[in-house]
Amino acid sequence: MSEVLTFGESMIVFAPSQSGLLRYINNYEAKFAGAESNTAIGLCKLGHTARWFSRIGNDELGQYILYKIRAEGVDVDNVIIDNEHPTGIMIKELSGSGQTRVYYYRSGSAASYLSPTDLPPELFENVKILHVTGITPILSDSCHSLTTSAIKTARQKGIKVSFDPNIRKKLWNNSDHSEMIRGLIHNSNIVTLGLEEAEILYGNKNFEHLNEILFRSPHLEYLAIKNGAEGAFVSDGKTQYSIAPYPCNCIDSIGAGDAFNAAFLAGILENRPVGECGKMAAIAGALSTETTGDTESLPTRQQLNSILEPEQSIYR
Ligand SMILES: Nc1ncnc2c1ncn2[C@@H]1O[C@H](COP(=O)(O)OP(=O)(O)OP(=O)(O)O)[C@@H](O)[C@H]1O
Ligand SMILES: O=C(O)C(=O)C[C@H](O)[C@H](O)CO
Repeated sequence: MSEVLTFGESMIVFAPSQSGLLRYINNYEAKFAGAESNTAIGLCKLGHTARWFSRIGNDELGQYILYKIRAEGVDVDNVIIDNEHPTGIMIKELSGSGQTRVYYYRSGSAASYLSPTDLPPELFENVKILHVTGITPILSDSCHSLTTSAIKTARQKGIKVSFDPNIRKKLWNNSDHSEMIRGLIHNSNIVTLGLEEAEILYGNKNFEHLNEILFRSPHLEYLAIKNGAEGAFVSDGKTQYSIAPYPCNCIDSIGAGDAFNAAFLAGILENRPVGECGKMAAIAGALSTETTGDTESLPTRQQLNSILEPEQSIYR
C-alpha cells in the first residue's frame, strides 16, 4: 500500500562522460530516467511510500530500470513486462555550463502502449495522492486515455490529483497540446509547473497573475511555479511565498523539477504549511542538480532535516 501512485515512461539514459557534442563522446555511463519514477524515488528517499506503474520491454535495459527503481524502495510490483515492444532510450548531451540537451529513442516503446485497462482499480486503495505528468498523455492515444481515466478514478475516490505539465517540446513534435494540458491542470488539486511552461500555457510569467488564473479552478489546493536557479513561488490560494533558491553546484538541471515535486508532495503528506513545502522542495530541487543522474543526489530524509534544522545534526 502506497501513499502516492504514479505512472509513466522510464527510460535507460546514456550520460556522456564529458561535455561536448556527442560526435566526440566515446564513453557513456548508463543511468535511468523518467519524470514520474524520479518523483516516486524522491518520495521514498524522504521516508514516504510510492508505487510506480508502467510497461517496460522484455529486455535487459528494462530489467536495469526495474532493479534501480525497486532498489530505492518504490513499489514496482505491478509494472507490466511487454514482450512485443522495447524499453525506451534517452541520450544526454552536456554543454558544460549546466545546460543539457536530450535525444529520445522512445517512439513505439513499451510504455507508449500503456492503456486504461492496464491500471487495476485496486492500485488506488489507500492512495492519498495520484501524481500525473503531461508527458504520458502525449506518448500515444492509449496513454492519453490512461491519464484521463486515472484522474477520473482518483477524483471518484477522493484522492488528490497532482499534476506537472512537464512540457517536452520534442515530444509535442510541432503540435500544440496546450488546451489538453490546461484541461488536466483544471482537474488537479496540486499543480507544479515551470515558469516557462506557465508562459506557454497561459501567455503570462507574472506570479500574482498566474496565481489568480490558476486558483479559478474549483479543485486547486496547492500551486508551485518553479523557476530554476531563481527559486520558486508557492501558494495555497490564501498565502503566497517566494522561495529563494538553495545554493548548489549545478552540473545537470534535468530532473530538478521532479525532485522539487517529490519534496513538495512529501510536505503536503506531512500536512505542512505551503511555505514549508516550498522550502523543502527548493532544497531537493537544488541538490538534485549536483549529479548527472536524475536521482542520485535526491536528498534523504536525514539530509533534508539537517538542512531544515541544522542545530539538530550531530556528525560525530
Ligand atoms: N541551479 C539551481 N540552483 C538552485 N536551485 C535550483 C537550480 N535549478 C533548479 N533549482 C530548484 O529546483 C526547482 C525546479 O527546477 P526547474 O525550475 O529547473 O524545474 P523544471 O523546469 O520543472 O525541471 P525538469 O522538468 O527538467 O525536471 C527550482 O524551482 C529551484 O527551486
Ligand atoms: O523527458 C522525459 O520524458 C523523462 O521523463 C526523462 C527525464 O527524467 C525527465 O525529463 C526529467 O524530468
